[in-house]
Amino acid sequence: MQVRNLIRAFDGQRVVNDVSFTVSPGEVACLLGPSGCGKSTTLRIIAGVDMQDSGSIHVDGKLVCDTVYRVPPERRAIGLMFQDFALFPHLPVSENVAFGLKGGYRANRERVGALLERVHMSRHVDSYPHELSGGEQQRVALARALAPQPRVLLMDEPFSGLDERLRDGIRDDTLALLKDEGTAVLLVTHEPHEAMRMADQILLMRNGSIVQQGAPYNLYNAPVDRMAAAFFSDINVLTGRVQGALTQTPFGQFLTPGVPDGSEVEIVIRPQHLKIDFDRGGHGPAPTRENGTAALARVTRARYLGRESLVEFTTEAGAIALTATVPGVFLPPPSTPMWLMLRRDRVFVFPKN
Ligand SMILES: Nc1ncnc2c1ncn2[C@@H]1O[C@H](COP(=O)(O)OP(=O)(O)OP(=O)(O)O)[C@@H](O)[C@H]1O
Repeated sequence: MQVRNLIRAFDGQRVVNDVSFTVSPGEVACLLGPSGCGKSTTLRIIAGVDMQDSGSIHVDGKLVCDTVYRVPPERRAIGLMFQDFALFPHLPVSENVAFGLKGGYRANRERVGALLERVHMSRHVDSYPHELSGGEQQRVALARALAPQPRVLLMDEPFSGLDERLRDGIRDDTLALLKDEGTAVLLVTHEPHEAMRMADQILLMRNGSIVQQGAPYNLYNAPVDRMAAAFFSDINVLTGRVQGALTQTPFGQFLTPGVPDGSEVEIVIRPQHLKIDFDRGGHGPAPTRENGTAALARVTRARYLGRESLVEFTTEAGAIALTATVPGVFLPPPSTPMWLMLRRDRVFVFPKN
């Protein structure tokens, strides 16, 4: 599916602002962004229940809609699975899954049976929706959406109604089935964890625009700006002023090429990429190429989170507040002096807006 230059405004306000992307068969793309950024509107336009002001959508190279031509929603070969995936309460599972198929369950026993087996729901073929748990209903809804073999499947927060502990298992099962079916999937979510787990490609959306797109690895390890970095984890931010393409900090100098002298930059690092060393009578570790210069800091608070500990510090120079995560149990008392270093290969430097 190719989406090109979609624009949609409400009351003169662009809610979808020049959005373009491609999803290939068998690929899962996640449209990720905070509430209100325009994700659902984009999905609704692709589904055909809303209309763009400009831009076009192609499926398998064929035009589905632009501003003059429009295939009706039911003839788009696009499947839908929305948040409240409502199954038809008066129909058994078999008829729910067969709903989009010509001839109903009677004419499609094989396809329906195969799909139900695939989602581990065969034994519920005659059950009614109210007899199923939320997770089971979700599995049936997935089978129903895939039954007519759509070329594209649109999923809007499909797992948000489920118990947190069930979600990862259902996400993995869903992903396996989607891959087998070879459908192009566009999944809308506001949860970075979900996008990282499901996506081949993440489309990071903010204020109606896609600000970054790529594989989860790229978005996590090469964010385009501070907000993109902050979307995937807590971050530490140091600010500094550029002088001769360098920015001076308590952790040594950082290269900031291309940023004009005198302008401010933000140096961003995730908590797990801070290195901690003990104080040895007022001395810390020697500077290295990998970790730069160590800065003395004091513990302000330490908390145990289960898999890791979260330790907050304030640097002696500049009184910068920083947070580090350390695997396992590490709970130094407040005021403990420690030396902090920033893993240089994990630091992002952005001009300050
Ligand atoms: N029919 C409409 N008329 C006016 N404004 C609308 C309409 N539909 C959506 N909007 C506005 O467009 C913006 C984007 O909404 P949209 O539902 O696409 O965002 P979203 O990213 O999916 O958020 P959420 O996750 O909360 O659904 C919101 O500010 C919303 O109020």
